[in-house]
Amino acid sequence: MISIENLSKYFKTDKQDITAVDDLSLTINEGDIFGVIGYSGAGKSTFVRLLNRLEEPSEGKIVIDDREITTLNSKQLRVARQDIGMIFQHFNLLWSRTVKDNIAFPLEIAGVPKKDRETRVEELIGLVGLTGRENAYPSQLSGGQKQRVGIARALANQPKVLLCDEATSALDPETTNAILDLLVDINKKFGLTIILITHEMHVIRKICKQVAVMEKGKVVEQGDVLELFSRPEKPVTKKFVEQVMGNQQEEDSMAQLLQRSEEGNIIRLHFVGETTNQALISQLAKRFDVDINILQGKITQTQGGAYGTLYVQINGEEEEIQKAVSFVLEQTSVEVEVIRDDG
Ligand SMILES: Nc1ncnc2c1ncn2[C@@H]1O[C@H](COP(=O)(O)OP(=O)(O)OP(=O)(O)O)[C@@H](O)[C@H]1O
Repeated sequence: MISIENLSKYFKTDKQDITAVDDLSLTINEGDIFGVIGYSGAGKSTFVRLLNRLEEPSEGKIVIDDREITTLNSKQLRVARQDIGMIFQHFNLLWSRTVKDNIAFPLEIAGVPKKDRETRVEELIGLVGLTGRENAYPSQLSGGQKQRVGIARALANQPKVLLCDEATSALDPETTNAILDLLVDINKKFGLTIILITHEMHVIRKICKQVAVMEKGKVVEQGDVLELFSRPEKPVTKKFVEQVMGNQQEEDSMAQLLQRSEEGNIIRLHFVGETTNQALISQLAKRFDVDINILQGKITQTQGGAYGTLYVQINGEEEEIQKAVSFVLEQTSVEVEVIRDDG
């Protein structure tokens, strides 16, 4: 769907030359929610703005849906941009226009007749959950509602791609979650390809399947979100994973853990993309004659399923424990490691 080859952007200022995006190549599949994560100054905003040429590339090639964006003249670019919606951290709404007139704006520019515009605006208002607020002005809306207007406006011309530039960074955690849920919903409903840039790993965790980590204008690591959680290689990626999973070293060491619970079997359950969604611990306790005590752990949900580790103490007859462990191995994708076998 999107192919980016050797993309670079240089800025010249009085004091210095800056390479904001440095020879970046990426492929993004149709219907993906693709995350780009990096710290401030990594070049994320510049990168995403190059995709619709809000920023002119210095070098490189961008192809979106078989159309080479980088060679279009300004008239062709205006048409191509109707297929590329964008939402922003600070919403970029027109303050003198109501919700409905903000959403109608791109339709006016595209020359959609008034009657069709009204029908489409109504549809969009329902889609983003703003029914009843049609005639409000942006100043009368909460941050979450403003971003809903931004999303509706971005979707007005039925784009194939949606670019999200730190779209939830100005929102509180609860509103962030609601907006991310809306993006997932739209992605599923319309098969829209979403590229989302952020400095927050929990945003990536919650909605992306694929992620690229940016540092100093380059993609330093890239892949499936679950894989990156499991095997982060670069220090910057490890730090982002810690944002969600915490710092392993800060948790009790295995020696302390074993010391604290002096007897009993201890097993480690490692979840990588477990999607069966069963209440694993209570299932074990119900199906087998065992007692389970959770010692330590952290599990988080990703688009690819649950990720994380639980250390549990499991007590009972040896045979029952064996059956419980076999159940986990055979019926789920959770990995089991026996840390201490007391049998
Ligand atoms: N118009 C510009 N003129 C000069 N330098 C720029 C311009 N836009 C961006 N830069 C520089 O390019 C680099 C990358 O900036 P960019 O905004 O893309 O990073 P970012 O990862 O999005 O960070 P942030 O989240 O803080 O915006 C920075 O060093 C920035 O100062």
